[in-house]
Amino acid sequence: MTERPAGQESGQSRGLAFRGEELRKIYRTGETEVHALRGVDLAIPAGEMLVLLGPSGSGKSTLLNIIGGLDRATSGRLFYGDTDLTALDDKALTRFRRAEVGFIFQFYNLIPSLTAEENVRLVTNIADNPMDPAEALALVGLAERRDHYPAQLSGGEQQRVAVARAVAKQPGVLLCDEPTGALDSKTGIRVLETLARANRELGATVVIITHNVGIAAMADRVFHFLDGRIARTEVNEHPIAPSEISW
Ligand SMILES: Nc1ncnc2c1ncn2[C@@H]1O[C@H](COP(=O)(O)OP(=O)(O)OP(=O)(O)O)[C@@H](O)[C@H]1O
Repeated sequence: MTERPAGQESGQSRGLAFRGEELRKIYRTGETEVHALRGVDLAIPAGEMLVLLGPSGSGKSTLLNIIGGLDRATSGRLFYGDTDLTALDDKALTRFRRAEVGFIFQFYNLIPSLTAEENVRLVTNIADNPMDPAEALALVGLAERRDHYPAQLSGGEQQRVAVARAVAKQPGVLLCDEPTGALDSKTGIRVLETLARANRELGATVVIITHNVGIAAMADRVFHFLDGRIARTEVNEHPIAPSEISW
């Protein structure tokens, strides 16, 4: 891996999915202020697989929520391609999120009364340029299970349905917060394989938060968070396949 100072890239400004400057986030609750991001500069090249590592409370989820348009920075600027996300009003930010961002969380958040395919269809029904739900389920290896309900699927299979649901609208970015946190190594690796496939075959930029350091070896790039900052960026010249990860 090559080390670069945090956020410093090689002069590249085109081909970036995200560019952030001096991003700060302060949560205020009554008298208490929490400085969750303390001036983050970042550049995330389009089409890359990025892993965010760092101790609990270091700001990873806060950043993920901001780049996904679920929340706003307190100050600083954030661009998605040429679009200044920090300048968008709430309606436009929601449009960005709907069109461009697929989210995957630790707990799969499927609707229990709907089949796998119906869960995916919820998204494709309102997307501009969706895949066929069956195609999305095939991408995650669950074509045969389309008529099954979440309760009839294992945790790993439910997470793969959640990946199918996220990729089915063909988003530019997939943002994953602890996607394998509830899974054992074998099923976790299958979920990571579906993310790698979405990255490779659909060209989606994929960002994964994890506490599992082994997963960083499949990334093109790793941001190491510490105390609300990106303390270090690693560029991995030779990412490995998920099946080779030591869990
Ligand atoms: N809604 C909120 N209100 C107040 N403080 C918050 C809120 N969300 C997060 N924080 C605080 O901001 C800091 C950063 O939290 P964040 O969830 O981004 O960290 P993280 O690196 O993702 O941690 P973890 O690995 O445990 O998920 C923490 O101190 C957290 O308690």
